[in-house]
Amino acid sequence: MEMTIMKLLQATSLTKKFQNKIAVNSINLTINKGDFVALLGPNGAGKSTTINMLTGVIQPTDGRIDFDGRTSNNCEYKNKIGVVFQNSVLDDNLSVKDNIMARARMYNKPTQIQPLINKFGLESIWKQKYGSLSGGQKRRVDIARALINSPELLFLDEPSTGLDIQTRTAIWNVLDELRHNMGLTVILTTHYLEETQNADYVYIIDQGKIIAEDTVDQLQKKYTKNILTLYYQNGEPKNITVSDKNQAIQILSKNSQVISDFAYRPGTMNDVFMNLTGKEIR
Ligand SMILES: Nc1ncnc2c1ncn2[C@@H]1O[C@H](COP(=O)(O)OP(=O)(O)OP(=O)(O)O)[C@@H](O)[C@H]1O
Repeated sequence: MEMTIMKLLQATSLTKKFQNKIAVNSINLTINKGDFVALLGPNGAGKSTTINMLTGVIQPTDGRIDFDGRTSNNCEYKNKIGVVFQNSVLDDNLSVKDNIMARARMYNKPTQIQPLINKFGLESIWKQKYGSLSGGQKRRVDIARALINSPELLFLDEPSTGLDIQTRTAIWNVLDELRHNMGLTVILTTHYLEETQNADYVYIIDQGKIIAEDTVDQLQKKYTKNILTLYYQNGEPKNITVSDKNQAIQILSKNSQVISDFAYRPGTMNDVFMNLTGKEIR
């Protein structure tokens, strides 16, 4: 079924200068409804500054933000977004329950809390002080809190930093469910390349500029090579660049009589980043 693409948020020539430093340099972003968009870049690239502008925490030096006809300092805009900041904004001395309930009281029509408790497994830590939670537990509470106003667009600023793979997977499962069931749009900043692998669209940012943008498939096509290595029964192994795995299979079947083994290494987002910037992301 062909889905109509609906533009949800557009940032044009977005720029932020701090004194003499240009943290974000005239970037353009288009976020379509229901998409999972990743903003990928190394430390200091300008990811948080971008998110802070898009969420109305700081004002851009230049450029425009348009979300369904509204701009970022409009209060209706703020009602439509949820934000999980890099550093939590919850009160360490309050229980999970009191933190969540205090947030719910800020909205006229908060979402039902119980489904969030269930989804994020908050039952067993509900009465515990937020400050005493583990990193992964805190993140689950942070995300639940950001969803209380039933946002259309959820911003996550490096939500997985320091979390173990189980917690990351659990969080991603919940977010995927929300995307599919409620059409939630998600913008994520990350320096974990593997987190971009499931994104619908990726912006790669370095030194305040978007240096590449596309779907994961296209980025890998444009900026990486798939390498097929043939190990011969007699002679040196040979590396061949192939366009895709089908071409690899063709070559393998043609050579099946003479090879003893093979290896296929498809291009990765790490190669994309390496090829664009000449450096590893971490
Ligand atoms: N308030 C500020 N005053 C001066 N410079 C700032 C300010 N905030 C950010 N910067 C600078 O702007 C640049 C971009 O920072 P930003 O926090 O947006 O990067 P980031 O991509 O989020 O990095 P990280 O992955 O480390 O969080 C950095 O060089 C940073 O030092």
